[in-house]
Amino acid sequence: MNDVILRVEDLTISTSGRDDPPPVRGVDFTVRRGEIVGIVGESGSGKTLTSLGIARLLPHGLSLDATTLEFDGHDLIGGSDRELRRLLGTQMAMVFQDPMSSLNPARKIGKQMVEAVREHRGLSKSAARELAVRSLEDVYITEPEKRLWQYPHELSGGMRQRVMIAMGLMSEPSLIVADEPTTALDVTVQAQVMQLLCDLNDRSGSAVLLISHNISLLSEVCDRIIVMFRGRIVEDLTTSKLLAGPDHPYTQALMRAVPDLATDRTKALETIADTEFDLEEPARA
Ligand SMILES: Nc1ncnc2c1ncn2[C@@H]1O[C@H](COP(=O)(O)OP(=O)(O)OP(=O)(O)O)[C@@H](O)[C@H]1O
Repeated sequence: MNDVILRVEDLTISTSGRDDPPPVRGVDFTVRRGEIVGIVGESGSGKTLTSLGIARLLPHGLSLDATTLEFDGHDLIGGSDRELRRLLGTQMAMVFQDPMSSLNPARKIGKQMVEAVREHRGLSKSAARELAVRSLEDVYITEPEKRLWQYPHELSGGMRQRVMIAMGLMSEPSLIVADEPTTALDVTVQAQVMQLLCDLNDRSGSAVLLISHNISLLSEVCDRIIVMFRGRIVEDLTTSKLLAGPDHPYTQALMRAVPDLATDRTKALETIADTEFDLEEPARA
């Protein structure tokens, strides 16, 4: 079996404005089976577009080009749309920053979970409902039976985020892509959601691609960290190398600016953005 679950080579995402530099340029990386990989960078560095590009979910007006975009041996560029949707619905789960934008506010949690899994796995209604309860238990949601009858607004932000993760996991994906899954949550719940992703990685062997502003949070859970700056990868390194001292000055600056979770993260990172770095020769692992 191929050890690599996701292979990205020379990924560029462009806007229609001809003079603008592409917001993502020449990005190369791989994720191995079962690995937890972080993508870190300040706001606007291209993290979200990279993750949306991988799932071929780019907003209108943006185009994608890559030498290779391969998921579990399948070509995500040349393959049929149908095959692409099937893979993304079953084998790759996306968890976004704001669960309210992904959950339908007008439909009960149970209905949404059951429909998603029936569509992708062809289960009967009762089997899908049982699986929904088990998946909610897996993400430590109390009284799962009761939650199925509730609407998204009746749950806390942390619970909604865990429901999103549970929905993603129902299809037993080989890769979970989680974009700032904890940003909207308070510090204690952030830690719980991160721990949950690690537990699930341990239990199911799903690889995780975790996107965050916070290099400190990523260094607690990731095997490897990819550092993006202005649409490019400036460093791709193991967490132990990161903790021992990264090579690239931008990564060093990110480490120095590690925010205390209780302080103002944005302010700390804006200071780095003003610093000049030579990006013509990105340091690679
Ligand atoms: N739909 C779009 N059309 C044109 N440009 C876009 C679009 N979406 C994002 N961009 C631009 O692409 C760049 C990268 O955006 P992206 O959302 O990937 O950054 P990010 O690193 O995820 O930031 P954040 O951490 O704030 O979410 C930004 O400069 C942004 O303005």
